[in-house]
Amino acid sequence: MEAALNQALLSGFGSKPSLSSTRSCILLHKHHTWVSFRAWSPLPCLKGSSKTVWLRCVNGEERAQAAVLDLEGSEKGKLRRKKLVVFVSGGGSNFRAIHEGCVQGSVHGDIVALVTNKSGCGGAEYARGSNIPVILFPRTKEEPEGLSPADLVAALRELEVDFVLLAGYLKLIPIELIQAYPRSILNIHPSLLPAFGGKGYYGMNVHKAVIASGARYSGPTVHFVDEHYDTGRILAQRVVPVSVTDNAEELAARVLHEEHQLYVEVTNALCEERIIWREDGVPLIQSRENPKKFS
Ligand SMILES: Nc1nc2c(c(=O)[nH]1)N[C@@H](CN(C=O)c1ccc(C(=O)N[C@@H](CCC(=O)O)C(=O)O)cc1)CN2
Ligand SMILES: NCC(=O)N[C@@H]1O[C@H](COP(=O)([O-])[O-])[C@@H](O)[C@H]1O
Repeated sequence: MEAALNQALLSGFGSKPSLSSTRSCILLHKHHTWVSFRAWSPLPCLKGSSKTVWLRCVNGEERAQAAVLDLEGSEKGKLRRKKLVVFVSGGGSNFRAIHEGCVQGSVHGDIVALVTNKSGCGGAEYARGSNIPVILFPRTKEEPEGLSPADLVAALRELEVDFVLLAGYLKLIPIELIQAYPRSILNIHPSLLPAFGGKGYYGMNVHKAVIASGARYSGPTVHFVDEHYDTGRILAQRVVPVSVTDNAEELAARVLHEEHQLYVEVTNALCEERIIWREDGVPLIQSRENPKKFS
């Protein structure tokens, strides 16, 4: 394999890049000739171009997929638009912000369904008005039409959902869904996790707790979802000041404004396949403008 890679490299890039580690993979495609390798690492800029060539494993197998990540240009056009499902329990302003992003082009994806435990909530009303299918989950006394976890997973598979976004959903996501969508479920929480998270910390309860604590800063957190409330890997945060005169409603409004922007940006990064996982398991977002930059 090494010889083939060297040959592909030399023919493709004019000089053999230095490998960052024995685990680093190698190469890339010149004339769509793919080679297999294990991990990925940044490769030096292409000869005479400002682009950086990145390689990464696909689905953890010994297959390599590489692309010249100038998402401004041809690469984004080649990336498949991702299929999204959003879970809400209330007004759905984050859901609306993401939907608007999909329609206006700031999110490289499409919302294929809304999931809610409250069929009459504002998010469900907006979905119906936008011709987005509404799925009830879970099955409860109040919502006897709701799906079981297994039926929900089957419905999302049928819709070919790529990513699941929680946005003000107030029920625990079951292990069946967590296992069906590894590293593919995000949640937005209205505090700087790990502070002010967990069971009981939702909506205004969060902002009241922040103010009562005397914290001088707060802000939204977007994190991957695991089987517990708010303990999944943190992906992105924004900071807002907490005024000593703030009430919970004033703080909530300030945080919510940042949520809308943050969730749209993070969702687009997900759709553009710019989330990468550090060796210690921390997820990072690769910059659109400069693929060498991560946050
Ligand atoms: N498996 C997971 N499920 C969910 C997560 C998660 O991280 N892992 N995040 C929540 C959203 N959330 C915070 O971001 C959250 C929502 C609700 C609660 C909570 O205490 N709920 C109450 C019920 C409230 C109600 O029904 O009105 C409870 O469970 O007693 C905490 C955190 C979404 N799901
Ligand atoms: N712990 C979960 C939680 O509190 N989520 C919060 O519920 C609100 C939903 O607003 P929206 O329905 O207008 O998007 C948002 O502030 C979100 O962070």
